[in-house]
Amino acid sequence: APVATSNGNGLASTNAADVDNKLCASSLDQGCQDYNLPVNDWAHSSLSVVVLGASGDLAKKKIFPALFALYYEGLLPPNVQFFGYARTKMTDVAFREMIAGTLTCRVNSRERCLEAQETFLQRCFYQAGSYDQQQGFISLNTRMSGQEASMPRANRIFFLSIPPNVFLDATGNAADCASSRTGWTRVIVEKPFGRDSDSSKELAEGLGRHLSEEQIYRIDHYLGKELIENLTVLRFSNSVFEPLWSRQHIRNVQVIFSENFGTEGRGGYFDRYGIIRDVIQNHLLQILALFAMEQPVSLDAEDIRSEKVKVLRSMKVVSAEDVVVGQYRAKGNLPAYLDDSTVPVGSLTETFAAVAMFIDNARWDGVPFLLKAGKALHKRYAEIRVQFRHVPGNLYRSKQGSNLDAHTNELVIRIQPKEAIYLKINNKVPGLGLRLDTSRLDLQYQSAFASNDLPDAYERLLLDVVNGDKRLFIRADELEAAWNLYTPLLHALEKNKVAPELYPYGSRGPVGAHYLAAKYGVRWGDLNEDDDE
Ligand SMILES: NC(=O)C1=CN([C@@H]2O[C@H](COP(=O)(O)OP(=O)(O)OC[C@H]3O[C@@H](n4cnc5c(N)ncnc54)[C@H](OP(=O)(O)O)[C@@H]3O)[C@@H](O)[C@H]2O)C=CC1
Ligand SMILES: O=C1O[C@H](COP(=O)(O)O)[C@@H](O)[C@H](O)[C@H]1O
Repeated sequence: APVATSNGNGLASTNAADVDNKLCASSLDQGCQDYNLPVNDWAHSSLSVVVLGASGDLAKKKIFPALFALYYEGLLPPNVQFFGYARTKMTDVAFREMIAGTLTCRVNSRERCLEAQETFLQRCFYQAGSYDQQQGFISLNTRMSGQEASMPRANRIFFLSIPPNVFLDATGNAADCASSRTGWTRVIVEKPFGRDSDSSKELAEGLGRHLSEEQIYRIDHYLGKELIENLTVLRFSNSVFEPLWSRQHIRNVQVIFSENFGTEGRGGYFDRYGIIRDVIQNHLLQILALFAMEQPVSLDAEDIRSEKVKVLRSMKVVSAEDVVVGQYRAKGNLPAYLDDSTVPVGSLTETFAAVAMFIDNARWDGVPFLLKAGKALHKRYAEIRVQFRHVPGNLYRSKQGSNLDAHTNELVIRIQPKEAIYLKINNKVPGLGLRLDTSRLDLQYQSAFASNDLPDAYERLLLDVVNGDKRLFIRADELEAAWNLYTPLLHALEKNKVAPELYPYGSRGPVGAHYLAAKYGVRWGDLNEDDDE
């Protein structure tokens, strides 16, 4: 059983380290070369995790709970400490109280949870300061150095959980004043990585002035979800799937994201981006790349990411004719997007979009990949649906009725909630007559793995950063390829002031999405009510 003290050498000495905290280091990596220690030698290294924007929503909702879960499972090095940094003034005690309310333990391993929470909180510290001035970062550096003093090497992770307008200032100051001089420094960057190709390039250049590509971890938390990590396992470790994974057998692929709540509270951020930038250009496109890429040479991060870049670069730039945008309107007492006080009056920002994409390569030529994402819809779920071709010369056509689509094989990978993989097949209804019906070969995670409490995506991704594993992070050229696919469309939508089709809060989205699918002879698979469970 995981024990609270498994990390437990106690805190490093708080005696002030002999660090010149007035001078800012000019190079992030300089310390590493001075020490002849293996990179992750935790017997001789400490780890400090700094969350910039620690007073914010993401820090409270995801980052600190994930750090605690890793700590509780004994997956972090013995000499670990956590620092919050933001402009809000707070003492360590107030900070600990703030995050204490966010920590939870896994349903099936509550053992010594409260004790673990207590020791975790004792390792949490807070430094107030601005993002665009060095002073706060100098103080942060002093405090970190104090905690790290007993170890010859100090490794540091900075998580930029701040709005994009302060990314560069914060990175520059963290790099100059608070990067490690004795170990590695890694920086986790949250999306949005720009608004289009140009702004993304600008951001990349800005980050590049302070960090090497090796130090940058661009997070897409969908890549940390269990079923997405499993996607390549499913494809490349099962001989039954790979031969079917092409235009010869697959009629279309659908990647669907649906949320049953609106932008409540995040309208200010959301309005500048819209659902295409918020979800489709990153989360859904990443899923598509993993789904469609060729088998990588190895499981090495660079091999996987090179295959993703290759398939992204084989995709056709999204055309305005292949997109439907929508915006939710009020329904009963459920508010419209435009009722959000943080949204500008008359905003045309899309809260729903459906897109048809195509991959120009031998494997996927002509296969429509339909991506759909929306807020304020009827349910929350995310899934991949693979619809296979109709059976040629079907012997049983007369037993199945005229709706061929209803009887084609469909592989559903349900990312959330209730993670599952199932294949819809035609089967004889048991009994004397000959009647066919659709049944499922069904892998429900909850029952198959007794796992009603899977690790959160941020746990997996944070652990990967600690271990220097970049498989699940976005490489610069991947990002560039992704923006190249969507930038012309995004500019066209803005330039032409395209009015989104309104759909009622709580509905299945605008009708236009059905016409888009129908244009390619496709019916959205999530319309079947019986697929809900
Ligand atoms: N929340 C979420 O679910 C997700 C968030 N993200 C991204 O993660 C990052 C953090 O998200 P989130 O926590 O929601 O963001 P918040 O808006 O809550 O901002 C985080 C912190 O940044 C500081 N801050 C806010 N606005 C400004 C400003 N204009 N100038 C300087 N500092 C500011 C505030 O701290 P203080 O005033 O104390 O300095 C705030 O607590 C963002 O880049 C966001 O886009 C990505 C995916 C999901
Ligand atoms: O990145 C984002 O993701 C969330 C949805 O994440 P999930 O893990 O809860 O599915 C979305 O609500 C948010 O708008 C977007 O920025």
